[in-house]
Amino acid sequence: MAEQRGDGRGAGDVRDGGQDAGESRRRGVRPEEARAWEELVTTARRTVSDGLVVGTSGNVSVRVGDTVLVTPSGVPYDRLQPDDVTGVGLDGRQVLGALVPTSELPMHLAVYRTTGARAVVHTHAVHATAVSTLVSELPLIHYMAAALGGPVRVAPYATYGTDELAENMLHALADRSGCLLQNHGTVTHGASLDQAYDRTAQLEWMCRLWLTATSVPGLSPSLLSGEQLAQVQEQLRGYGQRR
Ligand SMILES: C[C@H](O)[C@@H](O)[C@@H](O)C(=O)COP(=O)(O)O
Repeated sequence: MAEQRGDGRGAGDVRDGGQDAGESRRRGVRPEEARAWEELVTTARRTVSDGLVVGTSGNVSVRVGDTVLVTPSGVPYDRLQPDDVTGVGLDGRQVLGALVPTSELPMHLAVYRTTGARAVVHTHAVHATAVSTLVSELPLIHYMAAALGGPVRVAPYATYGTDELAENMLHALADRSGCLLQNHGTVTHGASLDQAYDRTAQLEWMCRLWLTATSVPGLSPSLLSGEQLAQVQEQLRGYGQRR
């Protein structure tokens, strides 16, 4: 029996047997979802081309209304086409597409259910993942931690794709827009795919900086205070171009 979206429209080829596959996949995809899917695929490909993930590691999502578009599980990003739109509701039920959604759906949905985020990026960035095995919080090596809401915490390890991992991540994320996952990788969120992606890149850069600074034998880096960070947090509100 074909499942219907809340608006009564069919939502993809899972519901439309016997049709041309591309045509039926497109059915039920709204124009804003099609545009968001394009941006999502571009962002996912950037994570690979910028060296933040290898192969099919990592995943990306973007929220359009009450639908969350997500990368499908185990599909190389360079193979993703417009017809591959994969979407779930906030309850995790698939409403668009036929491909199996990312195995990290619990993490993505946990962020959308508890924050106003519009996009989530998960990577296995190498410096960030290395740091996740060494500390429970990234020391304040640089003031750009302010851009993530404060010192970046490390969520205790749990098996990938589990509710336990999602719960650990939520605790680590409290008041932050990014965290590390112990022996696993990074999660960041933002008001847009670009913002979530930029936060991942900043986080990976800060982890690389800390590893570099702590690798000099006999010396240890100076660290910033909470007060210094708070000052930057305030100043960053006016950073960039006025709109
Ligand atoms: C086994 C996966 O790599 C897992 O580690 C997950 O965290 C991941 O990054 C990619 O999983 P999906 O392809 O299911 O998104």
